[in-house]
Amino acid sequence: MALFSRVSGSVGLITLQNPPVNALSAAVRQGIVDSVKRALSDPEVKSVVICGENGVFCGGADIKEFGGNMSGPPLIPMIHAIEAANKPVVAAIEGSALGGGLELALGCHYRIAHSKARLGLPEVSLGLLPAAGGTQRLPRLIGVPAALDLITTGRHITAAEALQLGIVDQVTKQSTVNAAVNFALNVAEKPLDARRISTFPCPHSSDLDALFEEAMQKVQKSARGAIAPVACVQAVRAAATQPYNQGMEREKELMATLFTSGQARALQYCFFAQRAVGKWRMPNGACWDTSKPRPVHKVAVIGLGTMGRGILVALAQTGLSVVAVETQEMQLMEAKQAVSGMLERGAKRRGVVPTLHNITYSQNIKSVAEVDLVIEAVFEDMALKEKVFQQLSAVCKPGTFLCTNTSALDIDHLASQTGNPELVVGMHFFAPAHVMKLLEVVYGPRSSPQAVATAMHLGKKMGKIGVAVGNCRGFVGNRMLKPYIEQAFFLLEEGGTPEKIDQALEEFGFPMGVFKMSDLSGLDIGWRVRKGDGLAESSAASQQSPRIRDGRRYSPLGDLLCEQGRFGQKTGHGWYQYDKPGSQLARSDPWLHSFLEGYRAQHGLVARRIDQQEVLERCLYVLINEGFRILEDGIASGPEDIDIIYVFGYGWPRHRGGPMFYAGMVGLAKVLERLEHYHQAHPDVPYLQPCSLLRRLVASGSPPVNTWKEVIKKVRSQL
Ligand SMILES: CCCCCCCCCCCCC/C=C/C(=O)SCCNC(=O)CCNC(=O)[C@H](O)C(C)(C)COP(=O)(O)OP(=O)(O)OC[C@H]1O[C@@H](n2cnc3c(N)ncnc32)[C@H](O)[C@@H]1OP(=O)(O)O
Repeated sequence: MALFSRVSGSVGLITLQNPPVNALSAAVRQGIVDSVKRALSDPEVKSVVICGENGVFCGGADIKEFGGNMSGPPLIPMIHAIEAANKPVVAAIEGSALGGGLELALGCHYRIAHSKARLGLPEVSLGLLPAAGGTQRLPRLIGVPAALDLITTGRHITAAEALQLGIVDQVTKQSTVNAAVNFALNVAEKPLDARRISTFPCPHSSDLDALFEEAMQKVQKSARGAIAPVACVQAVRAAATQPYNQGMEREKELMATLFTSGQARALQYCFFAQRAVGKWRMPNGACWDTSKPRPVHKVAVIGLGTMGRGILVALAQTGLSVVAVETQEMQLMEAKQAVSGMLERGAKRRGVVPTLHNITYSQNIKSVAEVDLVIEAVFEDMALKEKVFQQLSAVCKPGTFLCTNTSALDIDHLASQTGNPELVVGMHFFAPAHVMKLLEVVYGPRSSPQAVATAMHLGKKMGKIGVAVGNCRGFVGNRMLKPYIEQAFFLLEEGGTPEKIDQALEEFGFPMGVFKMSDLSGLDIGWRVRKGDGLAESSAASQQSPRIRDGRRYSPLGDLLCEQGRFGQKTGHGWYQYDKPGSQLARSDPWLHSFLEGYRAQHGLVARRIDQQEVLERCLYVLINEGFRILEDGIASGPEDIDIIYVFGYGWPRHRGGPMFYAGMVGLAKVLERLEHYHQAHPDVPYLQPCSLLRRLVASGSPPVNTWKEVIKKVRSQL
């Protein structure tokens, strides 16, 4: 709702009240409409201030309403009525003015912002556009290029930038409402014609066609296949080329297409899923609101390879005091230099002072004795990690949390190396660790809820999206990746090429196909794991058929490439060729194609044409199938956890909502039917065998993804 009061004698104060972000729900819109009417009809009121309760102006339209029947007064006429008012209306912006919240403010005649406020039109990230006049008013106020930038990226800007762009009229460090009320008193009798943004001409640049062409290319490149950024460009173009009313018609038309699209549903699902994963729950019932994190003041990072350096940078940027331990002198010197450079560049970008002084470097593990939490980031080798954990257990003060940055190793086994296994959790960062948002927080059977809460809390402080998951080989992300990569290898054997398979995945929306990704991360990583598992023995040494392991189909293609020293980008050759080692531009490699032909001939395989649909179905449905197994096993507590892991850690296109949401969009029955089909064709590939949870969900009518948790609970209780 919205509360009306009269302050300072003649100012009508309208306060939006809808905690926590004063979203424009039907009740709030009704409250604003009623309050504006009251203010305009009250002769004592000479000017009006609109503000939000609890230090937040407005987080925009109520996203929860989008899925249901939209009732209450519509936003557009409400904003028009404010703009048309014959008394000045001032927006007092504290906290956030986002989406519909900023559009409401743009309908006001003046805008005063607190210096810490954030403003933006983030609708594009929800698969929408600012359809309450935002695409028409903002370009008229700040010009086409700046408006295009804000509307197509959805980025939040500071009050200082908003002032510089001309979005706000004044920035204050004091009480924003007091400043706005004083401002409203001053402008009470002033003419308003020049303050109604919808009447402004749109500032024209010299070559509009080139400007929009460039903007269109940019959004098509950065958001492969996403429709909202394209619609945003089209709507701003209407502002630049048409009168306001026609532009509003175009905005409405484009919004109608977006509003009911699958992409908007997927992106809005992601918005809520991202928040849901913060409300973690362990199988024993311990959860985020009953388990409080322990304060962490001092942290240590052990091992300053690539991952350790990234983790160190992310930690130092939080302002925490960090002890960085690297036993190899040379590596320590290099790391020191690299980390300082990363911190300096990051600070320059953000316009802050680099936090170099927070870090103490050491070659001695004993220097972690006084820290509250350790993140071990040594080489991915169990024997080495065991040793480090034994040492940590001996040198750390009692109660220190011991975290391991591992992408697959057994957390419980490492915990067993310590005197206090309840203090041990996994913190699986993604490379580069100071950039990538995802953090898998992995609890073993003995990890305490407090250890999980502390790791999740620290992750949040580091700017990460933490997802708490159970302990199993590869946890959630890498466990699902294994069958996906395996299918890609099989497709190569059957007639595919890295180029065609990657193209199908990239057109689906991944920034990189599976083979380009493998070249980037290094083929030797998987090779080492397969060797450790006894899979990648060279065929000469092995007694088994090169294409079968333990009765299951196996493709040795990756191993054969590694045997040739083809490790990907770093060696200049992998699934593609590169100009030189370390270069990034992948080019098709004739050697690889003749190698594949020779391999097929050697194993009596006849290449067939594999279409895009088969690539997607086999690679993605097998990954989804493993996702269902993960849910069934209780490794992830709900589909949201898996989807957020894939969107933020593995490049799954956000506008497709994550693998589990996508399965729901495709139709669970269809996914099941295709898995059955492929499993029949490849009975020696267990990953293709549909998981029983998927069967049960289909049998119970394929309920929507947000209700799966209930079905899963029942399935688990029956198992
Ligand atoms: C048939 C065709 C018809 C077509 C016609 C359609 C007509 C429709 C016309 C309508 C035109 C609409 C145009 C405007 C659209 C919009 O405004 S869309 C919304 C845009 N706003 C946003 O994207 C902002 C989203 N929120 C945030 O970014 C952050 O929440 C925040 C405001 C910056 C605050 O961050 P923080 O303090 O970290 O809190 P959070 O944890 O993120 O959020 C707290 C809780 O609040 C919930 N929430 C936040 N924003 C909204 C919202 N806009 N609506 C609903 N709920 C919101 C969030 O989910 C959290 O909830 P809990 O997890 O339950 O606590």
